[in-house]
Amino acid sequence: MSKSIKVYAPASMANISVGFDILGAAINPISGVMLGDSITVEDAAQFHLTNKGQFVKKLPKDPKFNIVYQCWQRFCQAMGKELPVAMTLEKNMPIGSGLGSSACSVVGALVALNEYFNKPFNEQQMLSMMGEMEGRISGGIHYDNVAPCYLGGMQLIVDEIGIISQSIPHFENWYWVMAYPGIKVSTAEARAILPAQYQKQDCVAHGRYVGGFIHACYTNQPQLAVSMLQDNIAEPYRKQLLPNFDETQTSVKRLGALASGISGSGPTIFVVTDKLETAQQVELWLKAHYLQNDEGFIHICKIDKQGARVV
Ligand SMILES: Nc1ncnc2c1ncn2[C@@H]1O[C@H](COP(=O)(O)OP(=O)(O)OP(=O)(O)O)[C@@H](O)[C@H]1O
Ligand SMILES: N[C@@H](CCO)C(=O)O
Repeated sequence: MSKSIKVYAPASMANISVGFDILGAAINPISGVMLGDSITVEDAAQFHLTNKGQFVKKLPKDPKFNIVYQCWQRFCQAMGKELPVAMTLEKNMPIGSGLGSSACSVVGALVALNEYFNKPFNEQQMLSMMGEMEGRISGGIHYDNVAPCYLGGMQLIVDEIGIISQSIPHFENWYWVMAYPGIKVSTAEARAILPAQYQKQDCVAHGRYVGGFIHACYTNQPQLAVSMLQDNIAEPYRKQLLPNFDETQTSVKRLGALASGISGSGPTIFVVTDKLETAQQVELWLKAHYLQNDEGFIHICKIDKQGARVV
């Protein structure tokens, strides 16, 4: 009997303002829209990759530069033999969006291959391969998209004693309004514009924000958590890449938002609220003022607890 495995890998927001490269969460639109890529692996006499989906035209022209092809190669290398399978990528995530588009393809491809071959690799081995593949195209290894996309929930990257990432609690009643304006920001370029070194007082403040946020999550103090959602590492340098970022932050705050910031390396922004009504008002404002073209979109999301899954 022929075998076929399809995996859905969800969008994610990296950094969440306070945790540059070390914090990220998978997201799930409350509308039921599946915001992510899907990958199918099936029997074949020789390797073949088919691409489809809304953003298929934005993929590299040369199929060998498609990260899904490179994941297959890496998986074969880890298995020690060439594996003849047919893969199909449904590219539903815009590239260079700040929503972990490349992570969706990396995680979807590796999970689908691992499932198809009856799980030869464990969670840490898989995460390690995912980080390596993400690093190839984004200008440096960072796990804050691949870990939440793979494992779900809010993930803290610890990367010590053989543990890459662990889940931390989040505020279940928070809504995350995600607005992608429809323009592209390259992660590699957005990383290159950051300073190589930071002032001592900035390092101290950063430690306070990230430590305070994690503490507030564990002790269920939403007000403290909101006050800690500050980014003094990337936002001051990257906000020039986003349309009217300062004005947008001020306006959503006036509408009752608790906090807002850049999702990943942008240009998507996230806005946090604990009321659906506020989320809907923010959505309307962003639709009118933040979206730049027809490719832009907004979703009111919750944190996705499941991560990548067979569908
Ligand atoms: N299947 C794929 N999906 C997405 N990007 C791919 C894929 N294959 C190759 N690429 C290339 O990888 C690069 C991804 O760029 P980048 O990291 O800026 O996007 P991103 O993953 O959407 O960013 P972010 O993580 O901020 O959401 C692009 O150069 C793109 O052409
Ligand atoms: N932490 C990474 C995420 C990229 O999506 C960055 O901000 O560069």
